[in-house]
Amino acid sequence: MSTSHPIRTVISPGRYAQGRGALSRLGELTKPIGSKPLVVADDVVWGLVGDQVTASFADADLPLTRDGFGVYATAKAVETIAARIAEVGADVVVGVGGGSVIDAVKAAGHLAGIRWVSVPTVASTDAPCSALSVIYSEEGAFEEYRFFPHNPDLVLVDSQLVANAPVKFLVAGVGDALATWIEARAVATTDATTMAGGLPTMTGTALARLSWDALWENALPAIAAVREHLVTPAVEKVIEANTLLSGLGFESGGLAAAHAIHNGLTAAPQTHGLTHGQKVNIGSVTQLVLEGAPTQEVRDFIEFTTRVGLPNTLTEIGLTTDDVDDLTRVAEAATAEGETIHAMPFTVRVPELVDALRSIEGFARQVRADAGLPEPVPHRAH
Ligand SMILES: NC(=O)c1ccc[n+]([C@@H]2O[C@H](COP(=O)([O-])OP(=O)(O)OC[C@H]3O[C@@H](n4cnc5c(N)ncnc54)[C@H](O)[C@@H]3O)[C@@H](O)[C@H]2O)c1
Ligand SMILES: [Zn+2]
Repeated sequence: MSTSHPIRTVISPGRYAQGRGALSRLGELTKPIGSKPLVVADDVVWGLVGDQVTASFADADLPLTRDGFGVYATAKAVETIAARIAEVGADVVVGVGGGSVIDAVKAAGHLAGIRWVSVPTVASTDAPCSALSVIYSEEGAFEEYRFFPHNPDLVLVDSQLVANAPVKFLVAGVGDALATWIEARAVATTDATTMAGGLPTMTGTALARLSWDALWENALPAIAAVREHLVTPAVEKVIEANTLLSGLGFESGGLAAAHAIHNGLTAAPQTHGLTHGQKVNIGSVTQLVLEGAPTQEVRDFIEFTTRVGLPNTLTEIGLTTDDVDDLTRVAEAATAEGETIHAMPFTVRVPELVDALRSIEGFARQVRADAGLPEPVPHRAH
């Protein structure tokens, strides 16, 4: 074990590029990174972007090989991509789609010893910018974080593509990004180790805060615009907050209870079919409860996330206050050794976490009723 003093550190992608039509620049911006790309995208995504990516690579004189992708970033999916990298002799791997394909591609690039590029086609998570992947079982339960020595060399987001996608993806990304500040501020108080492998910096913490402020100001108009597939300045800001600010903010600012609770929730089959950001939002509300945050702050968070369209009750993630056994399993997974919940300024134990989770149902219903907001609609896992 090292006896040296801990360091404060910030890590980031080599380049972040965002804008309407940015996909047409993919070939040009990938060329300095590698000359033999392997592109990984599922058939839905390839149906949306295949022509543009093909044209952009042709313009840059880059050869194109595209492989498909399944549903989850599993160990097997990672191995399959790594094997294909070796087979085609690729020197850069490009993940195009949501957080799952991007995570699988990052892990495969690392395994194969080549560089990697993220092309998110939705602003649904802060996966594209980070130097880590979240690995799942074939059933979609959280297995492990894998950390890499560097971030993607390029993250490229086409804002029009993001605005064309169903709005639920942007909503999920807002949920993932709101958690970033709630977690980073907890980590800043404990000075715990972040996902970047050091203590938090002013920079990481401030970016997490900036993400929160940008969302509080722009999320509602951006969601309204994306419903109509429009790109407005608010949409651009929310895409940047969800993808870049939240990415840098969570990685170099640190994760705490909200994401550990998300990981715990993946152990409950009732939550399958929900997006990452939806489950994270339950984690955020629960973290606020565990912290004993000011009541007005919890109220504001419940009201805002209801307006955004995020779940803040158990009902909306397919659970009830009676599911004590399931919630105990969730709490056990969330408090497992190595989980980021241990970055909180106090010890979180299973019984307290189960009660905090059960408590959000009644309080969120009350807040929503007081504010004239709709009652929660039950989620049914498929
Ligand atoms: N590594 C990290 O730092 C990090 C951070 C946050 C989340 N994550 C991970 O990200 C994953 C969740 O990612 P996700 O929520 O993006 O879901 P996803 O990647 O699992 O699924 C996205 C789905 O949307 C479809 N899709 C993509 N672009 C589309 C478009 N433009 N229009 C229509 N459909 C489109 C895809 O075909 C796919 O079915 C989880 O595994 C989570 O752990 C990782
Ligand atoms: Zn997340």
